[in-house]
Amino acid sequence: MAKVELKKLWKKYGKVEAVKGIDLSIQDREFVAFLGPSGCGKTSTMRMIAGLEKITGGEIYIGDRLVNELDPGTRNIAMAFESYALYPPMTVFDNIAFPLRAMKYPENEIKSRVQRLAEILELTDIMAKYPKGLSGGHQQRVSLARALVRDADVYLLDEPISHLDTKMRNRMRAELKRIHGELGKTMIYVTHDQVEALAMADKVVVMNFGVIQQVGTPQEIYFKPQNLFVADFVGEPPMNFVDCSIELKEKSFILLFSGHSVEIHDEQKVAKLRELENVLSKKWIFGIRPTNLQIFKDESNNSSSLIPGIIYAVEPLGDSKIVHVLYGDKSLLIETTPDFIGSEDEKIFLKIDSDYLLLFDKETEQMVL
Ligand SMILES: Nc1ncnc2c1ncn2[C@@H]1O[C@H](COP(=O)(O)OP(=O)(O)OP(=O)(O)O)[C@@H](O)[C@H]1O
Repeated sequence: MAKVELKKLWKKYGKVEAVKGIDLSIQDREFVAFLGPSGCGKTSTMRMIAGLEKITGGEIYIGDRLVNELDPGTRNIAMAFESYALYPPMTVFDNIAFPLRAMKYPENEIKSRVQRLAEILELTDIMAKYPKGLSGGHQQRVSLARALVRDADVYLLDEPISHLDTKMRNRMRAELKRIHGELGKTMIYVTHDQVEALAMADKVVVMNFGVIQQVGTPQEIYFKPQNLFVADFVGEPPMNFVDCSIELKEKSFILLFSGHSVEIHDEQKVAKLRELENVLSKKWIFGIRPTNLQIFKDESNNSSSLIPGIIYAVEPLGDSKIVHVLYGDKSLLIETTPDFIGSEDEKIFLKIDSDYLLLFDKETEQMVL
């Protein structure tokens, strides 16, 4: 059993508060990704779990053991960090074999384990080479193999594939997911790449400024972001945000912005809005993903809810197009199918699919619908 539990965990470097009292429960065998922008405290948290960084306050449990004062070597963890820290005088084989030799594994088992990982991580051709002449991508995969080769209660992987090219990174995402399934062990993975986090993890922990913003499944993080930060950070192209106010219209509500309006039809959303205080006087922001906006060339069929706009730019991305549309002094991103045809400065009309609209309290930045 290797649950990992963080209780009121703090890290200060002098006056810099890198991690501000976070609480988190990671279940045995879970694949958890820490996701957030540079400097949000992901690596500090990871290094405290590893025992490489002293804790300023709080508690870390691995399994049932309080590990605050334990050395890294006695925590039964395996680590791979962004900086490879390979042993220069050893070949790739010996680097990967190192933790097994230190634990006195029999040589035939060392050989089979190292070879198996070398095959998965595509390192078989370089097993006799030394780290010095290897590319960053190769070195990183050797470092990853060295972490995965041994048995540990918890695997800590900090940006372990960040130096690989896109194609190899995509492949390694799938391999890591499979390796996690086979090992059946707890894995904690640090990344600033949302695609990596969403694609691999059972549970994503979004951090910013040393604080956990949301913990959830990839689906929850994407479709139900709890606040503006998460909504903005997750999703590519990013979500559109629009300042608005709310008015009552007979039995439903309408969102008003820059002289336009969108009606909330969904009964559950309407019911929830009715329960909130000061709905009509508060300031709101609605969020809508670029895929949930549609472009029309004329307004004849949809007159009531269309927003007139002007195409600013069109970016063909192969399987989709990103269209930048101006309305008044604001702009919106729309993701269309690749067959969309539009030109700069062309007048168009936008339709917002209100079923996919998220509503945030502008003051608290929390999602309310
Ligand atoms: N050894 C250190 N001394 C002083 N400040 C530090 C140290 N390590 C980290 N910090 C600061 O702590 C904060 C959190 O850093 P941390 O490396 O944990 O964030 P991160 O989310 O992992 O960022 P990155 O993805 O860039 O590594 C940052 O403001 C960073 O500058």
